[in-house]
Amino acid sequence: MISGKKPLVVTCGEPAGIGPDITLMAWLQRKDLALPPFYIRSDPGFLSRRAERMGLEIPVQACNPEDARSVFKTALPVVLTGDPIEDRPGEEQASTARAVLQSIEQAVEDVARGAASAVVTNPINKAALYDAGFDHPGHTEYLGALAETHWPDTIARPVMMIAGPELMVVPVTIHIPLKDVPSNLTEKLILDTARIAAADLKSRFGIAEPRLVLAGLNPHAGEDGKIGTEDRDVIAPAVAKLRDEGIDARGPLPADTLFHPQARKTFDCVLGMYHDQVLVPAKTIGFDDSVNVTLGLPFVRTSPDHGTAYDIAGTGKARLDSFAAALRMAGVLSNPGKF
Ligand SMILES: NC(=O)C1=CN([C@@H]2O[C@H](COP(=O)(O)OP(=O)(O)OC[C@H]3O[C@@H](n4cnc5c(N)ncnc54)[C@H](O)[C@@H]3O)[C@@H](O)[C@H]2O)C=CC1
Ligand SMILES: NCC(=O)COP(=O)(O)O
Repeated sequence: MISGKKPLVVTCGEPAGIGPDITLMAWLQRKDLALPPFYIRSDPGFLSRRAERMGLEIPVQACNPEDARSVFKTALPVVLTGDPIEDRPGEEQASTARAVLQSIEQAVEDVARGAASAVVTNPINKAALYDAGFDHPGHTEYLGALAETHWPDTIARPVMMIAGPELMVVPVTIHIPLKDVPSNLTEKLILDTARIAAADLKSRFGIAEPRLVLAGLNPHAGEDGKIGTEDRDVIAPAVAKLRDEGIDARGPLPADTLFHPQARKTFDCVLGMYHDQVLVPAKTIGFDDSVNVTLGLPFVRTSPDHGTAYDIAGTGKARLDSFAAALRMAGVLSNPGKF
């Protein structure tokens, strides 16, 4: 059990998804799984109804962040945030978008004012939030903007990492259409991303000399410019600069042979040029125990690696492993040396 003083703050996430389910299950299994104390910013009535639907006997208690740590021993602490939420698993409701966003905003504020140690986000339905006017591609980018509001001296450069026991990956471009990847893939973006990955792997994950591999964009990393020029003209010069700075970076290497077990022993983290290039192998190898962690922020944010899973929301079928791993990782990263 983490013995740091402040609890983690968990966001409400999409109410029609499995976020409420895994939060309730995590509280129920907190002792067996040695989970750090947490509270959720959501609607207590909604969480009670979801627990009842799932046949779980869970006391839910409305409280302030300041009381959450002691409440956690006997009840799921819920800090009332946003409008009341109806319990309709699997059914998208436009009316909940405001509460979902307020929960994220206020969770970051809790950390900024010292009431919570780190943010653990539940999955959101990105399309539903876009329809409601949300103009950030996902949490990762939004948290960067919130960080700059609450830590005005910081230039946040949020970097997504999916971290599992067998594979850690970083997508250089994140939530953009595939057709826009080549034009967004600049040397500066690669350098910024790799520098943040190297620095955070060192400072937060305790890897003294992180070994980075950069995947090629094109088949066979472009075959010397004959199958696409980005590998030769953009990625290779970026790798050379990183090496000049003393960062242990290799590439561009053909992506198709990067993820087999022998290859995985030769690096600590792969930087992929687009979302699915690295999230497909990461989720294939470690769907249940990988964590989505945002690097480059002035605070710790983790999340399970999965989405809203509408198809199983409210049924009790959701596996808890990735969320539990996200809670544990947030506890460790935000309380170094506090075990
Ligand atoms: N961090 C976040 O907020 C994320 C949000 N999403 C959002 O989630 C929504 C759905 O995305 P999908 O691509 O369908 O991915 P998904 O992860 O929600 O579901 C994919 C499949 O995996 C299953 N699954 C997911 N988590 C599970 C768990 N814990 N236990 C058992 N089975 C599980 C689902 O039932 C489904 O069959 C989208 O709106 C997307 O924007 C997706 C990924 C991350
Ligand atoms: N597929 C991972 C993902 O989309 C998570 O995005 P974010 O909401 O954490 O930025």
